[in-house]
Amino acid sequence: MQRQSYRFPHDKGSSAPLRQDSDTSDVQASFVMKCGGSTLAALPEAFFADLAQLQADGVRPVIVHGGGPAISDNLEKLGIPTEFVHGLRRTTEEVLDVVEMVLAGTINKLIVRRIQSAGGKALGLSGSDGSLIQAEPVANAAEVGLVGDVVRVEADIVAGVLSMGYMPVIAPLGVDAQGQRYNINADTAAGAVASFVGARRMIVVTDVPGILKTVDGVKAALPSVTFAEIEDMIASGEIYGGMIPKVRAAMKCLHGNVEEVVIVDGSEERVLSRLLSGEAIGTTIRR
Ligand SMILES: Nc1ncnc2c1ncn2[C@@H]1O[C@H](COP(=O)(O)OP(=O)(O)O)[C@@H](O)[C@H]1O
Ligand SMILES: CC(=O)N[C@@H](CCC(=O)OP(=O)(O)O)C(=O)O
Repeated sequence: MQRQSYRFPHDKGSSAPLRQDSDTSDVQASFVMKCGGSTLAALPEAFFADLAQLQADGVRPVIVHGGGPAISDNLEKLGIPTEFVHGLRRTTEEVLDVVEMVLAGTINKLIVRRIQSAGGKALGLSGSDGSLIQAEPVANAAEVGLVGDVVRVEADIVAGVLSMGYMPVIAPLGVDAQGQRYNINADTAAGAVASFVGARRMIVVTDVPGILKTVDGVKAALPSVTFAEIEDMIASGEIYGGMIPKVRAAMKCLHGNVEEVVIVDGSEERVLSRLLSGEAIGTTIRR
């Protein structure tokens, strides 16, 4: 069971306001989209054209991205050993140097440029900027090192960027009050951003067309899954590896304003606009 380390601004009894009174208070993220490292290189121009068109039509997406494979490639090139413990990269200060360089640098700027090339307006941020993602060590820090859980996301910053007409593109790094930086799993970070900005929907863009299950010998994406089915599929090994942090982040963020999480394949044609126009694509998880 994951720790519930952040409180949900929209839950009853929460003392944390979504954002302070400000002239951005009416600016609401339309959805939070997590783009996985598994799929980033393969995302076609058409994906970014679709995203830019949505923005031009007044939709306000917020992007949180991964980059696990690129981090591993760079660590390997530098001869720095790397390993995952329960899906989290064991992270030292030396590893963090590379994580920060790749996520906040190479990958973040690549996504910003691709959105801009498609005619959109994007602004890259890491979780350290403006203390956007405030973190604390994960419960198993003794095993995994400088990996963070999200305590709070500065929703005002996201609203401010949206109010300027830019799409925030967020790298999943965190920082604490002492200035210590943390490596945060991108699915975890995206779920926390969705909770704190009060988006109705989180879209998880990955390299598979949803949560796959073999039924009567046929492997296909489930149109929807309940929390109980997810737990059963994790226990049986039908959900494993990189799908585990996605479903865990989904179940954790489905509180307050977040009503649904959809897992989709980014290479599917016009996947975002089709989803937004109500088409059933991928796997949907609801409360
Ligand atoms: N039941 C499942 N359905 C679909 N994919 C699954 C399932 N269980 C595990 N996976 C794995 O999860 C992977 C997606 O996670 P990951 O590679 O971490 O992607 P990303 O980089 O997008 O976060 C899939 O490519 C697949 O190998
Ligand atoms: C703590 C931890 O494991 N952090 C991840 C952050 C990147 C990530 O999550 O990227 P994907 O979405 O592409 O997997 C890592 O170091 O790989």
